[in-house]
Amino acid sequence: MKTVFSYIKPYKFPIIVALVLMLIELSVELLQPLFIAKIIDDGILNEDANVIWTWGAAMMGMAILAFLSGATNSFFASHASQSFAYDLRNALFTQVQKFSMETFSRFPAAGLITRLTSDVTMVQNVLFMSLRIMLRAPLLVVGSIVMAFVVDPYMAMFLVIGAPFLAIFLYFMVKKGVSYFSLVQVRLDRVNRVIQENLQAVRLIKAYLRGAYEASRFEQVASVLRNDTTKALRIMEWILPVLLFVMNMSLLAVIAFGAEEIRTSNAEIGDLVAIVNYAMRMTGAFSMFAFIIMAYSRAKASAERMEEVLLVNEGLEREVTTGKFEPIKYGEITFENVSFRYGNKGQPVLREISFHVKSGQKLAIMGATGSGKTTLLNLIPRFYEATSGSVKVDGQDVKEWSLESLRQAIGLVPQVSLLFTGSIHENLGWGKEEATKEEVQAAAIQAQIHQSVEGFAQGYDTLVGQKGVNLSGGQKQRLSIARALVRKPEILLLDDSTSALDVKTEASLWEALEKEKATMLVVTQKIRTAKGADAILLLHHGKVVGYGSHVELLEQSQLYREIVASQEGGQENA
Ligand SMILES: Nc1ncnc2c1ncn2[C@@H]1O[C@H](COP(=O)(O)OP(=O)(O)OP(=O)(O)O)[C@@H](O)[C@H]1O
Repeated sequence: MKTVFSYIKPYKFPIIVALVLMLIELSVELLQPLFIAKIIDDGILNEDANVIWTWGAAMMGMAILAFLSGATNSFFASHASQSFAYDLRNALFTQVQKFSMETFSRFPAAGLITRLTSDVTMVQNVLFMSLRIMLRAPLLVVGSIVMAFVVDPYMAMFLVIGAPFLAIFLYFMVKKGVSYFSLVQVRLDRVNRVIQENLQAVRLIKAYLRGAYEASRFEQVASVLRNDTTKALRIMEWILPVLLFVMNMSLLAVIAFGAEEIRTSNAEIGDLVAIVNYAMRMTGAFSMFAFIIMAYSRAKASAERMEEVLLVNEGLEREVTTGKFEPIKYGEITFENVSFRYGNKGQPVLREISFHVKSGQKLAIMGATGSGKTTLLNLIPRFYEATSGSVKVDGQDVKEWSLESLRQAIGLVPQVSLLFTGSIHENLGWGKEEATKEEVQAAAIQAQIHQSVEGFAQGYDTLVGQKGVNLSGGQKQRLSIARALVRKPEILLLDDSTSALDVKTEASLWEALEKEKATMLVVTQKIRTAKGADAILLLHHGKVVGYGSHVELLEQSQLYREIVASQEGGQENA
């Protein structure tokens, strides 16, 4: 809770103002029974109209004061709680940006979404309620007890007799509530995950006629959420009846013993009325308690989940160097005996890989699916670090370049094209701040997508995605390549990024990319593409099993010959 609540600090002022206003409202509430007692004892019983009018007017004045305090309190409470939630959400988001790829695999996307939305809202609501009503309840209870003792200590004693029992009972309820509500949030994560997966795979679900199956999968997780939430609420439902029972018993004791006190003239009727009034206010406050404890337990569970994210320390991307920006000039890439495995356990995915790509050269990487091609590319921008050996750019280990220098020099085109909500221009300029119209268009021409974009009614202003044009796989791939080219990178990493292009378009693309000065690492399954590279690296189960030009590999590698034969019917061997 500590880390989450440290975000409250900047809002000390509005919080203090809100609390002071709430105290004014509360004091008025606590003074009212005293005034009523005064009116009854000195006004009604003594038949003194003056007392009735004077104290009545005072009560009216206080009520107006309470009203104004309440309204202003609301203003400060919402300002503080909304700003706190805004900061907290931003802090969480910023922290998530720093996550290493390994940490991302520990926090599934749906869980992070729930933390950034529902969990933040939960804590925000509790802060608002604390400033508005939550603290009122405990203060009203304590205040009522104090005031009751001021009026008549003997009668007041009966009000507090059940207090120790209630304190123990509430302590256990909060403890139970937190663990139950933590589980509810985990269930909510699962519901979000199913929704997310479902929406991403709409086309697939329709094609496989899996709508009904998906609906039942959703129903399953939704019913677990319902059941666990009901369980948690059921526990909480015990609070109110127990509180009311104890309070009603105390009230009965006050009336029984109070009546005796009045009969023996040890107390006045007004005193009994005032204490009964305090007891009623306490009962009202206790009713609020049930609700408060539930909200508090939920917020505590949410705060703990957010803290899991905020306190991630080891799994963040770290600058191993001083982090000073130095531009990478040549884009030369060297792998020296590089081995890599995901996590601490398991088999190495890459084994003792060594190769060198000179500045401006093109290396094609081939190999069966799962042979480690994407993993190899991932080591260059330091998404993961080599388990042993060294990955070098311009002769310097990637760990010694600042992350900014390294990534500034790289244009990455991932296997699956991802575009953001926005126009085509925005998407292409996304990788380079303030990219000009000319730069964007030049990259689009090079990536062979300019003509298609010009063909859209809105050209480069066309919106991508749900609100705009839905693009074909090949168009998305080319936009993705253009986005990387806009950056004018020293190193271009293309991860099977032309798989959806037709032969002619792909040929034009490679021709256009010939003029690129960048060093290129091209993962491909196509011999046709590999042939155009300066060298081909053949991977098999994470090992280099062939390296050289097309002609050299035809001589050296049986595996390569088999791939060629499978694609070109053995023509190339001739
Ligand atoms: N994040 C990850 N955590 C654990 N293992 C992974 C991870 N990503 C990939 N792997 C494993 O590493 C191996 C190599 O995967 P990689 O994606 O590099 O292969 P690839 O050659 O690019 O395959 P493809 O051609 O199908 O894309 C596979 O066995 C895969 O299961």
